[in-house]
Amino acid sequence: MDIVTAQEMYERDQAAAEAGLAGTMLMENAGRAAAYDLVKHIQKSDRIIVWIGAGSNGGDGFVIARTLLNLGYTAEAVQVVPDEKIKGDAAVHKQIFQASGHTVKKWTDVEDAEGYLLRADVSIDAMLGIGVQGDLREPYKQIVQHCNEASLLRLAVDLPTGVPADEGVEEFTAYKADYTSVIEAPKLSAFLQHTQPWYGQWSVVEIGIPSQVSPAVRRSMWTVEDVKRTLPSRDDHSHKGSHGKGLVIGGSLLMPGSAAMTSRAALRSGAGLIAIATEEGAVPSISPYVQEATFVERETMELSAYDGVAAGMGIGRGADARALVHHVVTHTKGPLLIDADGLYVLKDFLGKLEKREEPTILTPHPGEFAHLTGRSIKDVLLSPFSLAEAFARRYGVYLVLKGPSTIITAPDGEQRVDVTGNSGLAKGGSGDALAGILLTMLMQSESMLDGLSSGCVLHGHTADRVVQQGRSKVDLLATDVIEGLPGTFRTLSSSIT
Ligand SMILES: NC(=O)C1=CN([C@@H]2O[C@H](COP(=O)(O)OP(=O)(O)OC[C@H]3O[C@@H](n4cnc5c(N)ncnc54)[C@H](OP(=O)(O)O)[C@@H]3O)[C@@H](O)[C@H]2O)[C@@H](O)CC1
Ligand SMILES: [K+]
Repeated sequence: MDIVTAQEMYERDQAAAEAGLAGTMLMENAGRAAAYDLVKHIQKSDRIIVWIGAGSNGGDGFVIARTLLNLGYTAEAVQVVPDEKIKGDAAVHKQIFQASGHTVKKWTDVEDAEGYLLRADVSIDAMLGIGVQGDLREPYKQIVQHCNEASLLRLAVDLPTGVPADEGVEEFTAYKADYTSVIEAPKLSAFLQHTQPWYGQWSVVEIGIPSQVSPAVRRSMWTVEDVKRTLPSRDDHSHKGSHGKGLVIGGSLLMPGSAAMTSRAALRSGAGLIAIATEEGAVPSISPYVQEATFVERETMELSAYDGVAAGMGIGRGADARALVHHVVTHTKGPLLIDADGLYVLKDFLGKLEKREEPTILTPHPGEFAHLTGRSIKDVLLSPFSLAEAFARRYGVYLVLKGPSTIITAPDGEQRVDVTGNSGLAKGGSGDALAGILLTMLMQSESMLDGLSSGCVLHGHTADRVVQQGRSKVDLLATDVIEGLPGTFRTLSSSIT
């Protein structure tokens, strides 16, 4: 499913119009689709207010109010702006609403806002959508404040009024939705840490824009269904060499667990062979946890003898770690993933990545990405899509920017978003497990972007499954996720089990 900016959404509407789907038709489709989606959250006995704003989002509101009334719900349409503000397609649907025998109420007629809202059970926000610019003006602002304070169910259409569709906007006042019915495609703000909570839960309603006419967007969600569709199959006649021979360069005396978890996660994800290059003193702590792995010495490791290399987890941030990662970056010929401490020390010679011919994969969390880019964490969280794209293009890398919405960017700028996983993953060790899964995926997948995206979903989806099956978000450990992988593979593909 594509993820769009406001501009890309307008281009999509425009393309539909050129294909003959008039704006009023799309509005009818949008309003009806949203109404049928929203009623899943509404009881027949509920009293509903539909707030209608000045633009096309308001136009959707007239269709929604008419549809709800047709279905026998108790709904009032409240226009929050003067009549002359209702124009174009929205005016057509206001006319149809009135011709259907319904009355449009005005917000200015409401004398006692608090008393009025007390009588309602459900509020549907069809005030503003992707057209919002700058902070909310009146009367939107006070209506939003009243709604946010009232104890009612807050539903929204396309996006909650006041929430910007795009990234980069820090300050705004907005309607705090419990649920949002998103029109046609999710907007960037549905995935940003500071805007996503305003949506509440959300899902997308399709409004009939033919995909053939939609301008291509190189940004989409990657889900469990996509993983099922693209997961490499396991041939019955395969041998251990067929599934990838990987090298994990990580761990140290004080941090042996990281290399152990990465290696075990790689093996649990289907890697054929895993070798570990770690500090000699760490071997006794690591080997009992991954008996299947072999060990090699860092001084003599053959970097080009592997189908994939993952480096950096638990190596520390000193001069030795820096020299190690420099050596790895300049001598590894195959695909190379760098994580954790490796990213920290990489900062000084990022330019070396541009010279690599085989794929390089960097897997930072926002703090590590801020360090790599010299930006603040706040900047990274405000504009992760554009910063990730610029970085991936500049250094020619695949960038896995981790978070509640993980953004996977290819060197050509194509982006995927994985929203699986839960707060139980916000813990030491999660990144190590993910790095191991990704190491296997990068060795086995025909498309690097598909493989990395699937690796992220495998990790997050497994965390979700393990929590559903008895662990909680409080006690979930990275090792639980690794040991949950077999269950995930079992549910994903019959060709595997
Ligand atoms: N064919 C289509 O396009 C389809 C579109 N669809 C729907 O339309 C929505 C997009 O419609 P849109 O472009 O009319 O924008 P929308 O969000 O309704 O707001 C526009 C109004 O906002 C006002 N305004 C702006 N900023 C403000 C502020 N800070 N504070 C106060 N007011 C502010 C601005 O007023 P002005 O500044 O002009 O006075 C203008 O009147 C989209 O989200 C989807 O729901 C679907 O029906 C499918 C077909
Ligand atoms: K809205």
